[in-house]
Amino acid sequence: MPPKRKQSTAANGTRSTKRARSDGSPESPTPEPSDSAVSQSPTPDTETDPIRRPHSLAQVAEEHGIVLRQYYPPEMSNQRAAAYKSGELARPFDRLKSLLAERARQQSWFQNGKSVVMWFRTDLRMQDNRALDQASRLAHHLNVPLVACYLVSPQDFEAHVTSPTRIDFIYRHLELLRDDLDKLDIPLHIVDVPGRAEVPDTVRDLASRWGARHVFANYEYEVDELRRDMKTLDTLHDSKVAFRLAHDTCVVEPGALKTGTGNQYAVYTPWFRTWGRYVSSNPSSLKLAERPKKNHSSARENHGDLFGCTIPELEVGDKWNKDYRDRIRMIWPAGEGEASSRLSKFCDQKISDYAENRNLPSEPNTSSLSPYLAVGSLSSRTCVKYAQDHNTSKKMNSGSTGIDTWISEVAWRDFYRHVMAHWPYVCMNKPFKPEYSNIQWSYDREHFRAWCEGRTGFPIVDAAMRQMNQTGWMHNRCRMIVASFLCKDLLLDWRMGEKYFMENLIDGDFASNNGGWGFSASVGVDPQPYFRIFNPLLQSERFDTDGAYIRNWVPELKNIKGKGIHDPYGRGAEVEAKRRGYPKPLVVHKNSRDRALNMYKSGLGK
Ligand SMILES: Cc1cc2nc3c(=O)[nH]c(=O)nc-3n(C[C@H](O)[C@H](O)[C@H](O)COP(=O)(O)OP(=O)(O)OC[C@H]3O[C@@H](n4cnc5c(N)ncnc54)[C@H](O)[C@@H]3O)c2cc1C
Repeated sequence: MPPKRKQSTAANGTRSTKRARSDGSPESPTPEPSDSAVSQSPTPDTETDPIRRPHSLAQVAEEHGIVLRQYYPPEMSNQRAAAYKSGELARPFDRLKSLLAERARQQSWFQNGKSVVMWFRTDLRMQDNRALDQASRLAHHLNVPLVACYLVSPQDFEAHVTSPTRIDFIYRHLELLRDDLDKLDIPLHIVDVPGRAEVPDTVRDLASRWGARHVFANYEYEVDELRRDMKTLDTLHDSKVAFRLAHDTCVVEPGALKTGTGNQYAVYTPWFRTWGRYVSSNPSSLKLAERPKKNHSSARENHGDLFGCTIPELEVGDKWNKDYRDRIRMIWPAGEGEASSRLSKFCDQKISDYAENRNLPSEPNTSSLSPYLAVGSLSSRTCVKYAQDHNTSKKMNSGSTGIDTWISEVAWRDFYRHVMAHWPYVCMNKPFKPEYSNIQWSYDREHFRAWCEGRTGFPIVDAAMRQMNQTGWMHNRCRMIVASFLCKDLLLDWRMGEKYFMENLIDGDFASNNGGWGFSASVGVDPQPYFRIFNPLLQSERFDTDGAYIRNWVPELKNIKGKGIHDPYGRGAEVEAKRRGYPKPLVVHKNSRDRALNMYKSGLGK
């Protein structure tokens, strides 16, 4: 039984961990022989590489906890990013794919084994789970039981800055998954793995204990996970156990869509057109996988000790106090049943007006499915298929703007995964364009704390941050507003915001979060040709016109009527705002805008 999880929390309620996916950390399971020529050069180019330059901006970022060296060794350089970009370095995704193919060719020793293993990761569901379907079919074919496992890795949670909210959500899903599998006489075994580097050996030991010759799982496309899987593949292979990975989390697998010149798209709109064509001409991409078959009842006799495992629990701590936990659990019930009912309710009631209403945060106009997609209790394939089936013509683009728009939003999830698999350095604290590393960000702690706590004096920003702090979720429009505000009004390093989001979101998902921050800070894919700075006041007036969203989340302003709600100190509501302790604006937007433009220009040498 895994021990209870304890989260260490800092004074501001955030976990004192670092940012998301790492790159070849000392604990990273797989050595990086092919990268070493570029990455581990004994004489780093300190002139041209800001990551290595003494007293560089990157070192400042490290001092502020963005890059922690126990996970990010110095090899994480601009030079290395450029080598990935040019293709000089093989991408982890491509390397895993070719290693899988190579190992499959070498497996002349195919054996049935006494069981088949399904390793659950970010796919906590029975419905439409490709690896689970494949594992179940093979177990049935070989007439052996299917045994499922889930590995709890606290170091991974820490390295990936997984929020307590999300960890609890995962645990709640595991409980339901265990009970659902139990009804099919399939045991779910949960193992605690203290060190992340021990994962491959643990999987091998489980397979050996259960006499399994086949382990199935779904691909995860983040760098750490790809490397873990390369190591697992070799470890299992050495023990004559086959490791099979299925593409499941994306509707279209990474690498499948190319520009006319055979490259990966960096701009969403043409990518999405190709995505739509691909899905239409490949009906299998929307073919839903079957639920697993029931095990023979002898599975209970042979693997009786594996049934009814204890589910880990988060210890109540600083932020994760009982009130907060109860609120989160009420807002976000776990399970694929809940995910399915949200999907059908949304498609029945909201989807047709989605295009007009999706940007209005005061009402629940969007699906609120992101937490379920993030833990994998719902597949994006199911979402697209279900939405498409609401189209009368059953075509991808049938004239229902609401449905088409929603599908195009779900596709953003695929897009960012494609980007991450092709440009893996986005997992390494690097902006998409390496030259953006030269921007001189601010690290003003007071400003950052005010932003985190929703006390900037910009009501729309504060409402949004408080929504996230209280519910673990934030509306998409507001995510863009607060992200733009952090890096273009406060001029803070966007990676501080990216990390804070991961520490607090229930739907924290590396690719979508990194993509969203990169987009908002103009350092990611897509917005490269232009540079935009949101005006928080105009955004507030446009998308929360009557101020209902602000009043809901900023109670100090609930009595303010009219336009003063968007800018109490600038529009005659100063007395009430002051009386209720609402802060004055931290900055003057116009001045910040000019400073941001200068900062970006000088960072880029323009
Ligand atoms: C700075 C920033 C950070 C973000 N961080 C995350 C994150 O950690 N996890 C996450 O799931 N989404 C993230 N997003 C994307 C988006 O804000 C959320 O997916 C969306 O708000 C979830 O609400 P919903 O489920 O009601 O979405 P809906 O509008 O109903 O959309 C349906 C689904 O499509 C996907 N989707 C929609 N918009 C996007 C998008 N822009 N990028 C990627 N996927 C999208 C989501 O899976 C979503 O659940 C971020 C966006 C920004 C701007």
